Amino acid sequence: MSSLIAPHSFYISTSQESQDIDARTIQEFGIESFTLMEVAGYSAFRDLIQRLQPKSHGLFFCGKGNNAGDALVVARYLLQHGFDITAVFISGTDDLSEDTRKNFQLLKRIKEANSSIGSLTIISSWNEFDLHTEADFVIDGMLGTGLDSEVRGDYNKAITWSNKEELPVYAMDIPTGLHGDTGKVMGNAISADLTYSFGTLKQGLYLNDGPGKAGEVIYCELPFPNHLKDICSAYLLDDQYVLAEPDRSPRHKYEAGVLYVVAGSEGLTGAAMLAAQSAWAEGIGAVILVCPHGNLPIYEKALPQIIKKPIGERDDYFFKEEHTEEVIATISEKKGKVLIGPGLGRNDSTIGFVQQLLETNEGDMLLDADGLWCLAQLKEWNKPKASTWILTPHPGELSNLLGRSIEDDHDRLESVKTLSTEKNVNILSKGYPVILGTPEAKAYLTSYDTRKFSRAGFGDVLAGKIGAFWSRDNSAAKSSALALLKGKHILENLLKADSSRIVEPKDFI
Ligand SMILES: NC(=O)C1=CN([C@@H]2O[C@H](COP(=O)(O)OP(=O)(O)OC[C@H]3O[C@@H](n4cnc5c(N)ncnc54)[C@H](O)[C@@H]3O)[C@@H](O)[C@H]2O)[C@H](O)CC1
Ligand SMILES: [K+]
Repeated sequence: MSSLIAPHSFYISTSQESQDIDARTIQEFGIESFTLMEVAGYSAFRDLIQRLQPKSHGLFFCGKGNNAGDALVVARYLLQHGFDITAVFISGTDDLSEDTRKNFQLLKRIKEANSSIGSLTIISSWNEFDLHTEADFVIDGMLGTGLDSEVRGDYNKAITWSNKEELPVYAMDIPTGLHGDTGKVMGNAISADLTYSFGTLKQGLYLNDGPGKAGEVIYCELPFPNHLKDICSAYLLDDQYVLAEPDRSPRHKYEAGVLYVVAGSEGLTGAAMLAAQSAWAEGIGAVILVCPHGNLPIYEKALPQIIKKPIGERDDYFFKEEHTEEVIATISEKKGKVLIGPGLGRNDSTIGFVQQLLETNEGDMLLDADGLWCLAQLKEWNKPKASTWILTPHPGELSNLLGRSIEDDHDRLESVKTLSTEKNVNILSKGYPVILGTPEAKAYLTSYDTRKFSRAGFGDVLAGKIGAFWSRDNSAAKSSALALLKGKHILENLLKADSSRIVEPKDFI
């Protein structure tokens, strides 16, 4: 199994990781911190100038750390483009960090030397700020990765004021009050319309409250040497690199990929059908539905294109332990991948069947839905050495696999990394974001709104698509990523045509 190779612009870091990269760039490569701040502020300015009304009035909310310095660089460029600048120093101007102090001096000197540019107003504490000040936008340079506790005092007041106003808010690096690692609001957090993330994407922008607070996220490159970023182990999932590798071109029907779908007990046949149809729609050579014999008539009628392999007797409506050998013989007939789980049910004998299959089958397996439930009933489990597994749990199923509850999305990210490494499996953890963990302890996070997919049936469709891409010899990680991005594209197109549309699993087949 090989992980996906993300370009450095998709690297996600914790606050500690970004501070380490920053420090090593300065110490080992002699790029000064003042230069890093200049590049950060300048790249935010380059984007902002395209969005803002020319010569409008900006409120720059500044703390005392380097986050404020970034905002002051932006202020300097906008000032020279005729914008009116009001810089509000929430906790005064006395103990600014060194680079921020330099940028504060520079801003004032530039204004002094040029009378024809925009106006510059300095407010030295929150108390001196007139709450009725009219402005066109807010630049949030209060707190960045240096946030170390719940927001205090006047920061809290400034955040509350900004959140009540209707002004667009542009955040430097991370919205003030959002925890850089967990994405949790630390008491109070500013609601940004857009966040410029400097050097690396900050993990908190994608977890818990992050997506709701950050708005659109724009990555701004800093002159960090690439290899220093390799301490990161999380990445944003994106078409740009996932789609870059071409698919293997198929020659023979069975070379175009074979997927066995072991699924569907009586009353749950819809799940098996969605998974099988979804896989078939991806144009693979064959989808072979392995089903209890009693359910065959249902599938014969509904799934003419799909090959059916009935198991057991005519009056078997669910899988039983005595079916294990027959199923293993069936799924070994042709080289292919196996999807097990959709609509299997939780009959005791079905659990025994799944557990035996998981312990003895040496082939590659994708475990979904009830397949995961059966796995989680085992006290101890490990995949056979030679096989590759993909597990696709929703939060409840992940919690069953871990044997404990999951606190939040940060806990989910850490748990997925640990479990996929310890068990040497790939885990696609459903939720917002979806987190894809690989055995190499890497995690890939989705950046789009996955909440529309949380209705019944979407999991079956997703599993079918992962299985289809996997059956065509893509890696487990790439297959999972391709299936996710396929869903994203279909959703975008449906919403483009009708933004209020309620989407259904069948729309994605
Ligand atoms: N990638 C990089 O490394 C670069 C980062 N830049 C920017 O710098 C900030 C990080 O700056 P830092 O000085 O470390 O921290 P902050 O500006 O976030 O603020 C620290 C400051 O705030 C006080 N503080 C902490 N928590 C609280 C709280 N809960 N309430 C009130 N005050 C608090 C703390 O005591 C410190 O005094 C990064 O995000 C980027 O924006 C560079 O400009 C470019 C390179
Ligand atoms: K900020």
